[in-house]
Amino acid sequence: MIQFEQVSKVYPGGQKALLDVNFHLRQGEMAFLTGHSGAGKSTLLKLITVIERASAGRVSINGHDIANVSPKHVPYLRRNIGMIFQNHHLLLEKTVFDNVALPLVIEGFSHGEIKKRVAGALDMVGLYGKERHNPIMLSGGEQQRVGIARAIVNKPPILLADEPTGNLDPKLSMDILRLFETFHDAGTSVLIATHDLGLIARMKYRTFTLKQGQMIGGEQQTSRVGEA
Ligand SMILES: Nc1ncnc2c1ncn2[C@@H]1O[C@H](COP(=O)(O)OP(=O)(O)OP(=O)(O)O)[C@@H](O)[C@H]1O
Repeated sequence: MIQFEQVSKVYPGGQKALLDVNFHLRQGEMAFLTGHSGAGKSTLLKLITVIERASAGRVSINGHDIANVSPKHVPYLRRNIGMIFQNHHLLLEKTVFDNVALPLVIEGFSHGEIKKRVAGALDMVGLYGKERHNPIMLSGGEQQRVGIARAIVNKPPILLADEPTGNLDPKLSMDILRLFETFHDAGTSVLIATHDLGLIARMKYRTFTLKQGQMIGGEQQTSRVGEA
C-alpha cells in the first residue's frame, strides 16, 4: 500500500531528515512509527501526503510513484489519506459540524449527503449531538475526536496520525487508539507516529523505528489491545 524504497530527504539548508529509508505498510495494516525527537517521523508522514518531496528514492502508494506527482494532482492524492495531528488543527471559530464537514465541502458533496456523513462520523467517534458546539467548548480528548471525525468523514483508505495522543492522559490515549483500531478493523490502513512507547507496548502492532533518519526496525507483532 505505502512503500518507501531507499528514500532520503535533505531539507534546504542541508538538514538530513531521512537516509535510505525502506518500509512497507501493507494494505489494511495498522502500525506504529516511533523514534526520538528529530528522528524523522513527521518528515516521513509529510512525504506520504506530499507536503514535502523526497530528495532521493521512491515513495509509492498502491504502486504509484508519488514523488513526481504534479501539484494539480496532489489534492486528488490527499483524498485517499486522512491526517490527524496532535494539535487537531481545528477551526476554533467554527462549529464541530463545520469542522468535520470541511473535506466534504471542498469535494463538493450535496448538503444532504454532508449532513448524513458528518452525523455518521461524529457517531463513530462518540460525539453525536455535539454538532453545534464550538471546539473551544470541548475537552482535549473530545477535540481530538473532532479531528479524527474530520479525517475519516470521506472514508479514506489510509489514516496517518502524528502524535495523536500527545496531549492526552493514558486512559484517553488508549480510547483514541481503540478508535483507530475500529477503523483498522473496517479495512483502513493506519500509521501512527508516536513517542509513547508504553502505548505501543500495550497495543502490540508492528512498530517501525527511526533513529537519526534511518529505519532501524520494523518488528512484526500482531496481537491486539489487552492481549499483551
Ligand atoms: N522544514 C524543515 N526545514 C529544515 N529542517 C527540518 C524541517 N523540518 C524538519 N527538519 C529537521 O529534520 C529532522 C527531522 O525532523 P522531523 O520533524 O521529521 O522529526 P520527528 O521525528 O517528527 O520529531 P518530533 O518527534 O520532535 O516531532 C530534524 O532534525 C528537524 O530539525
